[in-house]
Amino acid sequence: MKMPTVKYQKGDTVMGRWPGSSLYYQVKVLGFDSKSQLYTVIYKDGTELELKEQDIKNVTGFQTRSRSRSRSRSPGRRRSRSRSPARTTRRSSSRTAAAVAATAITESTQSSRRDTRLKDTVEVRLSPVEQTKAAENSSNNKHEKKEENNTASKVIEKSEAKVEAESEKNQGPYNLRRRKADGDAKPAEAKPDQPEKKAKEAAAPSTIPSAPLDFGGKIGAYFWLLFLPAWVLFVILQGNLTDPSLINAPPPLPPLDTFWDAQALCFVILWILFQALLYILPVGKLSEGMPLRSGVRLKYRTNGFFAIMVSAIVVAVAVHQGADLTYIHSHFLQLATATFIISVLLSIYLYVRSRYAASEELALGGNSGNVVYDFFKGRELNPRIKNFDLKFFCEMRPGLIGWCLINFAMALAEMKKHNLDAPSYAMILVNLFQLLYVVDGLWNEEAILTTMDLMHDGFGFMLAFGDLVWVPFTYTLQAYYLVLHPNALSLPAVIAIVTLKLIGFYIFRKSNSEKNAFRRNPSNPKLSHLKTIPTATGKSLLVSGWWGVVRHPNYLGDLIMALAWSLPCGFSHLLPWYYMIYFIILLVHRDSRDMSECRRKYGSAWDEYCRTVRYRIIPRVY
Ligand SMILES: NC(=O)C1=CN([C@@H]2O[C@H](COP(=O)(O)OP(=O)(O)OC[C@H]3O[C@@H](n4cnc5c(N)ncnc54)[C@H](OP(=O)(O)O)[C@@H]3O)[C@@H](O)[C@H]2O)C=CC1
Ligand SMILES: CC(C)CCC[C@@H](C)[C@H]1CC=C2C3=C(CC[C@@]21C)[C@@]1(C)CC[C@H](O)C(C)(C)[C@@H]1CC3
Repeated sequence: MKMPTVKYQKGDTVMGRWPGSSLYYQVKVLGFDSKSQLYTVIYKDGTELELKEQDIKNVTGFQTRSRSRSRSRSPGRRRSRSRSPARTTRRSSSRTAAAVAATAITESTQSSRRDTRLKDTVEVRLSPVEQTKAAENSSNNKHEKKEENNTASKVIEKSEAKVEAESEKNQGPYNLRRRKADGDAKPAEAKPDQPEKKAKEAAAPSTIPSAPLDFGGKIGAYFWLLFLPAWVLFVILQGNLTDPSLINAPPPLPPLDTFWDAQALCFVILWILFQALLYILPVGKLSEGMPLRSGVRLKYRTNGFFAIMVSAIVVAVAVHQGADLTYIHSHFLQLATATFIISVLLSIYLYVRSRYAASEELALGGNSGNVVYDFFKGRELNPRIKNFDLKFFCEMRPGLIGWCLINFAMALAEMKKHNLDAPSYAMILVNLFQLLYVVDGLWNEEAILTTMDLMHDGFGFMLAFGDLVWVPFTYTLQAYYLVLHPNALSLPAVIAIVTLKLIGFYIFRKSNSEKNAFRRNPSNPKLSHLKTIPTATGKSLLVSGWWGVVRHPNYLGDLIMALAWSLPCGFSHLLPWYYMIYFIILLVHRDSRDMSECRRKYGSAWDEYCRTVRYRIIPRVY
C-alpha cells in the first residue's frame, strides 16, 4: 500500500487503542486508507484492526500498566477465579483474534447497556500499557476522551445491531479481520461457469480453513458409513423379536429380496415430494439465517408448522378413506431400505456438486481432501437448488414429520394387533411426547438457523442419512417396540413421566429460545438483564440466565425429555432405551465438537466463559 502524507507511516510502531476500552497496545502500522481515513494496524499476536487516527498514539508517554491495578479495578474479577493474563495465555491452546479481545463480563441494564459495557471492560490478554499522567492531561487527550466514547459506542452499536455481517464485511469504524492463522488456506475451487469468481479466488488465497478431522478421521468415516446403516438394520430386526435385547447377537439376515419393495420406494418418494411441495409454497415467514463468512444472510421459508398441519389433515383424510397405515409397521424394513437408497443418492449428488462449489460455500469441516471422509461429513454448507435449501428441508421436513407419521402408524398397528379400541397409555405418551417435540421444533423453526448443523456442518452423508433414515427409523423405536411388547402403566407412573417430560421441555425450550433471541438481536430489551462476555468477533456470549447454569442447558432439557420417552416402555428390554443411550453419546460428542469450534472462534473469551460456567450439561456433575 502506498502511504500518503499522513501522521503515521507504514512500519511505524505506535500504540493502538483496543476498541471499546481505554487500553493501548503496541501495534505496527500496515497502511492507511485515505477513503475511510482509517489506519490498518497489526497487534503483536497477528490480529489486524482498522483504527482512527485519534486512537493511535506515539509510544512515548506510555508506561507499562501494573496488572494488579488493572485487575482489582475490574468488576468482572469478582466473577472469575483465574484472571492472570499469563495463565490464560498458557491455558489457551488455540488463540484466535479473540485472544486479544478485552474479555469483559458485562451486566447491562435496559437504559445503559452500552455505557456499562464500556466501564466493565476488565481484562486484556496482551501486556496493556497506559498513558502517563502528563499525556493524560494533554489537551489532545481531552479531545480524545470525548472521542473515545463516540468511537467505542460505535463499536458496540456495530456489535449489537448487525454484528456478524458487518464485522465480516469490513464496514464500520473498526474492522476485526480474520486472522491469517485461522486455518490452512485451501486451493480455491470455482464453478466453471463463474469465471469472474474463479479469477478472484485464484488471485486471493481461499479463507476456508480446514477444521481438524472429526468422527475418528478418515478411518472413522469408513467405519460410520458401514456401521450406521447396519445399526438401523439391526435395531429394526431386533424390534420384531420376542426378546429384543440390544446385547443379543444380531438376528439372522432375512433373504435379500425381503429388503426391496418397489411400492415402499414409491411411497417414500411421494412423501418427500409432498413435503417439498409444502416447503416451496409461498406460505409462512421468510426468515434470515445467520450471516455467512461472506456476510450474506440466506433466506429460509420457515413454514414447518403449516407443513405438519397440512400433512396431518391429508393423513387423517387418507385414513378416513380407508388407507391402511399399519402398512408402515409391516413394511418397516422395506421403507427404511428405500429411504436409505434415496439418502445415498442424495449424498452422492451433494458430494459431486460440492466439487463445483466456490470455496466460500464450503463448510469448515469436510474439506480434508479425502473423498470418503468428505463424502461422509459433507462439504457444502448450504447446498441450494435456486431457493430450495436442501439441508434445511431434509433436517426439518420429511424425516421429522415422517417420525410423527410412523409413530401414529405404530399406534394403529398396536390397536390392530391387540384388538384395542384405543392405544395403550404407554403408546399414547410416546406419541404425544414426540409429537410435542416435533411440533415445537417446527413452530420454532427459525431457531434451527442458529444451531450447529445449520451454521457449521456441511451437508453430506451424515446429515442426509441422519435426517432421512436415522430420525424416522430409529427415533420411532419406542413406538415400534410397544406394538409387540406392551407395557402397562399405572396412573401415578403416567403422572410422574408427564411431569418429567414437562420439566425437560421447559428447560429445552426456554434455553433454546433465549440463545436464539440473543443471537438474532443482542440488544433485545427482554434480555438486557443478562450478563454477557464480548468476544473479538463482535458476537457476545451469554454468561447468565440459562447459559450461565451450564454450557448446554438445551442438551440437559433434551436429555430429560429422552428419559421420559423411554420410561413408558418399561425396563424389560434395552431396545427402547437405545435412544437415551445414543442421545447421551451424541450430545456429549456434540458438546465437545462445539467446545473446540467455539474455542477456535472466540479464543480466550471462550476460556473465560468456561471458567465462569464450569459444567457442560449437568450442573455439578458434568
Ligand atoms: N433430537 C436430536 O436428535 C437432536 C437434538 N438436538 C437439539 O438441537 C438443539 C440445538 O443443538 P446444537 O446445534 O447442537 O447446539 P446449540 O443450539 O447449543 O448451538 C451451539 C452454538 O450456540 C452458540 N453458543 C454457545 N454458547 C453460547 C452462549 N453462552 N451464549 C450465546 N451463544 C452461545 C455457539 O454458536 P455461535 O456463538 O456461533 O452463535 C455454539 O456453537 C439442542 O436443543 C439440542 O438438544 C441436537 C442434536 C440432535
Ligand atoms: C447419523 C448420525 C449418527 C447422527 C445424525 C444426527 C442427526 C439425526 C441430528 C443432528 C441434529 C439434529 C437435530 C434434530 C433432529 C436430529 C438431527 C438431525 C432436530 C431437528 C429435532 C427437533 C428439534 O426440535 C430440533 C431442535 C429442531 C433438532 C435440531 C437438531
